[in-house]
Amino acid sequence: MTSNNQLYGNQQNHLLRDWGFMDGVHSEVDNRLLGRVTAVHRGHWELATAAGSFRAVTAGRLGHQQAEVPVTGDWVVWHGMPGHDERLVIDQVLPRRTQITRKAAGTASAQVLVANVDWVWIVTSLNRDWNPARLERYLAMVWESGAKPAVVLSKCDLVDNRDDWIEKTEAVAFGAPIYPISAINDQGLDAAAASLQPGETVALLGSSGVGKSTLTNHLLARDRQETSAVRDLDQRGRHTTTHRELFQLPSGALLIDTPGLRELGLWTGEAAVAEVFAEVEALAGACRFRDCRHGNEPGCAVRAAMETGDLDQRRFDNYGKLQREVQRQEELQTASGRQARKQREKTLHKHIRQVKNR
Ligand SMILES: Nc1nc2c(ncn2[C@@H]2O[C@H](COP(=O)(O)OP(=O)(O)OP(=O)(O)O)[C@@H](O)[C@H]2O)c(=O)[nH]1
Ligand SMILES: [Zn+2]
Repeated sequence: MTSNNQLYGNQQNHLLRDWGFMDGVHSEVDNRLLGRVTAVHRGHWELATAAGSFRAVTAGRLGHQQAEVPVTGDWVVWHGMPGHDERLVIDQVLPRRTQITRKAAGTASAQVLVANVDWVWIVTSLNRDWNPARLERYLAMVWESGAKPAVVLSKCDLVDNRDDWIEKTEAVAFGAPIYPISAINDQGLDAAAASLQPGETVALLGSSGVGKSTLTNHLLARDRQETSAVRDLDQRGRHTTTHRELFQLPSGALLIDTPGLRELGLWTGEAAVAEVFAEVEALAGACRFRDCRHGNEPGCAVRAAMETGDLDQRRFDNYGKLQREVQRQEELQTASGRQARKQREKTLHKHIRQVKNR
């Protein structure tokens, strides 16, 4: 016999599944008290629950700890009376499967942009926005998040040599799927959309103006996110996406549009940087000395590859740059890290003294 409670539970599971809920993942929490953050506004959150979508605020103590502030895509536990209370109250943010973190602009703290996404589509338009170093930076950020990266080459209608751009992108982002698209010619949109499974969440990341909201509109097949051609223009006459919002796509996948990012400081992720530059890592493994700095050491495979042109000098330089950046961040974040830095500086100074005394 099926009890009313069970029926109720099944129906709720179904509604939450439309927002990406996966059975077994949050089984310890009563589904009736579970919700997903679909948008973050100043001072309140938009929450999708099994009873519908409602505004919510956070319980007082939540707001004080940066790490616990709900972001778009978060699964949360809430209380309140949907439809009766003006706002529900978010009590707890559930552990995140994935989270995209950057070093917050102008500060020394981390900012979580979105949570629980399966894919990140790094959107770059052809051809002015395309920048290999920036792509590498995005890729490191995504690998570090736990989500999988793909590259969307937007505005393909603006170039005639589309295949050249794909090839150039492949050389920087190997391993990541590449989707060339044009919203104007309606090219590549179906292929990109078809790559997502129902229940999967994708977040769009990229600079302002690359066409994220336009892509969102096309995938939604309705004008939810306004684009610059339409209205909601800022003083400079441009549209700006001002918050991160989670949408249900007709296919059953979920999509988060985000505002253009200007600053893209890495927070953590030495392993992620290594992942992005796998070929440099592999070469470094073939150097004669294990601790080769790829400077003047004999038997340096990295330098040899640059001399033959097999390895791009630009790529090697950016690899070093990103590696130093995350090392610095990770060291700053731990007390033992501070000691490690001191130790390295000491060794460096010793080295300098030795060189001087030669
Ligand atoms: N030629 C061409 N233009 C496009 C295409 N997609 C978008 N655009 C134009 O690019 C401009 C910016 O598009 P948006 O979708 O607002 O860009 P966005 O990435 O959402 O920008 P932010 O919200 O500021 O982050 C608009 O004028 C669009 O009409 C495309 O496929 N081809
Ligand atoms: Zn070397």
